[in-house]
Amino acid sequence: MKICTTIAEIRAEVASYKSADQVVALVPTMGYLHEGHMTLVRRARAEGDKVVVWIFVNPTQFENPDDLAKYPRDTDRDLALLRAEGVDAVFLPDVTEIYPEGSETIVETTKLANMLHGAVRPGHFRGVTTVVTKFFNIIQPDVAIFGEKDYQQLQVIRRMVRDLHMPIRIVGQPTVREEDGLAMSSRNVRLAPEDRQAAVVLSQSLKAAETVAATGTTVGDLRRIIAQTIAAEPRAKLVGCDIVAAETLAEISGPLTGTTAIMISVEVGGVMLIDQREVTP
Ligand SMILES: Nc1ncnc2c1ncn2[C@@H]1O[C@H](COP(=O)(O)OP(=O)(O)OP(=O)(O)O)[C@@H](O)[C@H]1O
Ligand SMILES: CC(C)(CO)[C@@H](O)C(=O)[O-]
Ligand code: BAL
Repeated sequence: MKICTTIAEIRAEVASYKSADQVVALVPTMGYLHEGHMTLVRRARAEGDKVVVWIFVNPTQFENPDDLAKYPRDTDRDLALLRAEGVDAVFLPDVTEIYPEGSETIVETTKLANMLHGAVRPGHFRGVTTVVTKFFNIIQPDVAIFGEKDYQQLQVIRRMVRDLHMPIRIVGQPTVREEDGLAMSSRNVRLAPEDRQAAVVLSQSLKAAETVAATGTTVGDLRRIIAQTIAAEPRAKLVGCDIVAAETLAEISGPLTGTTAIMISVEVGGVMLIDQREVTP
């Protein structure tokens, strides 16, 4: 497995794949890898001939400096996991390699980035699209894999690629969960044991909403079910609950008519967790 820390190194590595006509599949991550990331890597293996993973804790998408400082990191362990998975190349640059002094250019999906979860985390999606554009330009993959757990992020990236005519295919991969239903996330490690138990309420609330949606319901009812389920867990605080049309994220109201995305952000013990589910009436 080739480990690259400079733009020149990863460019040379990918150029060698492309000169052999190999399809390059990219998995973007912020490290501290778990089984969710590994399913993205396996999907990349199925979609391409060569698999490249990037590990970069991108400072510009953290609107909260404390969250950035506490973001978990373990590069040695990450590299061992990726080696075991047969990854071809890993790109782990320093912040100054990606944002040299004087960097000022940003990329933003002006509407999608600032609604829903983006309104709760101002500047977050702008940071994501800016760094993803940089890495797409550096690596020039044929296909890139993103998790559905970060549902709005996936739609933001699809919109950016479409609007900027980037010749890259975007693939979404389903959420991998712990046995009790909690979506795997690098941030879960920051949960104290009681908070870890309480965190099951996120997937429980989505499951309850899904069950009711299947028999036909309204957006208002779904919102109430989510709020009631989360409120029953005193350690959890519902920060955001967005119920929108799948993929377009368009606002909806009244009775459910088509596939609907429910995205929730819940604070448990000072850690912000997110989860998502598509439901159909
Ligand atoms: N449980 C999961 N199942 C599938 N994909 C996932 C899962 N968790 C994260 N991903 C995807 O992995 C990619 C990298 O995400 P990231 O490194 O931010 O991990 P994370 O666990 O989501 O961390 P955090 O949410 O704490 O920032 C993203 O495309 C994300 O959607
Ligand atoms: C796409 C990403 C790697 C950009 O920093 C990040 O937002 C993530 O891990 O989902
Ligand atoms: N996976 C989302 C990255 C973030 O929360 O910043």
